[in-house]
Amino acid sequence: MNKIAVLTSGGDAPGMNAAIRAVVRTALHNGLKVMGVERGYAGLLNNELKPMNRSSVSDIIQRGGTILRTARCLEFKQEEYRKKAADILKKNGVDALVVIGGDGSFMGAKLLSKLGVKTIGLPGTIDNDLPYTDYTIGFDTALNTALDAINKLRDTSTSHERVSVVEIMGRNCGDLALYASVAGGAESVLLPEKEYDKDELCGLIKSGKASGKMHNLVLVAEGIGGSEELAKYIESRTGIETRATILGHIQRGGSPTACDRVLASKLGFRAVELLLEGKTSRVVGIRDNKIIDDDIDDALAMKRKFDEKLYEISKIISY
Ligand SMILES: Nc1ncnc2c1ncn2[C@@H]1O[C@H](COP(=O)(O)OP(=O)(O)O)[C@@H](O)[C@H]1O
Ligand SMILES: O=P(O)(O)OC[C@H]1O[C@](O)(COP(=O)(O)O)[C@@H](O)[C@@H]1O
Ligand SMILES: [Mg+2]
Repeated sequence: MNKIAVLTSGGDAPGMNAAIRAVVRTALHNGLKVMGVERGYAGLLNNELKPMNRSSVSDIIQRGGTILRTARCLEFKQEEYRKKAADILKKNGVDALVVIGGDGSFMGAKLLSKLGVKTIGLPGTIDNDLPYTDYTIGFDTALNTALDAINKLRDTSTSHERVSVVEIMGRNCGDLALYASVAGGAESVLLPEKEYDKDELCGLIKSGKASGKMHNLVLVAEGIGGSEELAKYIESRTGIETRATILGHIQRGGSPTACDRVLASKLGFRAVELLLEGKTSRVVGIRDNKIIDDDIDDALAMKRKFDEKLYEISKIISY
């Protein structure tokens, strides 16, 4: 192992920069050369590689987004393009590729590893939708951003005695919405993992109002969607003014929290350690507060376990 490359791919996540920094500095510390690939797999296919040194990653640990930039690259789903990418890495003398991204990026990394490219994956996504790790880099920051918005919406919801429907990102995973509902004291949360009944929800809102509730926060995971329609439905059924807010991409930005920075630093360090130990086609993560690594095939084949207990807690303590 002489030279490695690192890229960020898919939706950006706060803490990706901290992860890049950890990978670059750990590699340099161990005498490896490092190349940064710009714009994820799209940039790789375009030969957008540049050498990185210690100062390339200075002053970035506190920054959201990714200094390497990121992209969604549909061509990468086709083998001919992945072969081209493998070729480009070879021509640049790169011995291994560190991919920082979500489930889609990991699928790309897995298929690239089948072509003989040594790969290590670092979970970077706000969605927390990778089953092999308890948390992904970016989740905690996005959660705190959503929480900040929820606190503000609660103020106006209380002042106007309205219902506030808040849509939270997460693609098909309800974790961001579920955690935000517990942390934000929301009255209800609708998740793709759970069936729900709109009329039961309206009944709860009405009984909440009757018992003196001044506000009502209904969180809706992106995987359920339809917040505007739901707000209209609630208003028509309960007679209580209702507004919908889709938090959107605001949840992807901002300075990473301490949790995300520390996680990213530990995972970036471990990724390089694994390569130095001669291990590849692996993904790193955190389980039961310990840094772990799994075979990339096994990790992607795992089924997500929904946190039933947290859901139960959210339901019981919200009214
Ligand atoms: N099935 C796949 N095969 C190969 N590459 C994939 C696959 N799915 C996703 N990718 C690559 O990973 C990129 C990021 O995936 P995406 O799902 O958009 O984000 P994330 O990695 O954050 O989940 C895609 O744009 C594509 O380049
Ligand atoms: O940025 P885009 O392309 O609008 O995509 C939005 C999607 O990206 C995310 O913010 C992050 O998802 P990924 O990490 O899978 O890229 C999802 O929560 C959301 O569904
Ligand atoms: Mg994803």
